[in-house]
Amino acid sequence: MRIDVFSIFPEYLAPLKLSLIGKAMDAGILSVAVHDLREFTHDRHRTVDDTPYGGGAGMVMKPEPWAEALESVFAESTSTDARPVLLVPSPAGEVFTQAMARELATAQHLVVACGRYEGIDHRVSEWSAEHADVRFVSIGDYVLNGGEVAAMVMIEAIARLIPGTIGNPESLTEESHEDGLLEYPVYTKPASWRGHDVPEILLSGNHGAIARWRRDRRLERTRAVRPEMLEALPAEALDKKDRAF
Ligand SMILES: N#Cc1ccccc1Cn1ccc2ccc(-c3cc(N)[nH]n3)cc21
Repeated sequence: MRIDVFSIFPEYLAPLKLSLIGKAMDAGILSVAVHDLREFTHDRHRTVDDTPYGGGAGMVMKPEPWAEALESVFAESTSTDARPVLLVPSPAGEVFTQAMARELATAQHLVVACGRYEGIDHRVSEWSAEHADVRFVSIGDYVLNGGEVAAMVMIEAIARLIPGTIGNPESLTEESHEDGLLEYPVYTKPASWRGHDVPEILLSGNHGAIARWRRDRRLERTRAVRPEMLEALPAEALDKKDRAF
């Protein structure tokens, strides 16, 4: 997978080079390029914003720098490849979910447009739709100052699902949101710590009983913290014992 990120603060995306994403890049599983939008301006002040038509507070990002920036990478998605996916972080987008991360992890080329100010001139997304599949994406019901943090969140959630990125693919199967339930509590050594003991069952070696205990904890936690997730599960996903929670 290739990911191109555009921002007026490219250094915001520097942490992507760390940890798993960095390893995936080194292994050639993933390429992430971060581009400075101001490289696509031509005036002395490298202007990327202007006042909004219709009035109102703040500034809006000009369309031309974005179009020149995006077409510099759209063109590299050769005609034989699938169209790139353009992700536009926005408070007005569809909410990013694990299911969306799974879907996007199958894309060949992701382009992320990190806006600032009051957003990007809407015509950029209209123009982009001729060249890419455009998705406005929100990472939650709160307002950020720009798209960079949202881009980091989405790239990490997507990249870790690319085969070969995460060390142990099994650890992906029982994660929160992966199968509709929150994950179970985890413990490690020492078995007794500051008066708090690891649940006995986890020391028993009885793998069947441990699996049941973990399932029960997932149901209990989901019921307590995110009951709507349980309601959304298909009937066949819960067996008789599960319904006790
Ligand atoms: N647009 C806009 C906008 C509109 C109103 C107020 C502030 C902003 C700032 N902003 C500029 C770019 C941009 C990108 C993503 C978010 C964003 C995503 C989530 N989930 N929250 N906020 C905000 C962004």
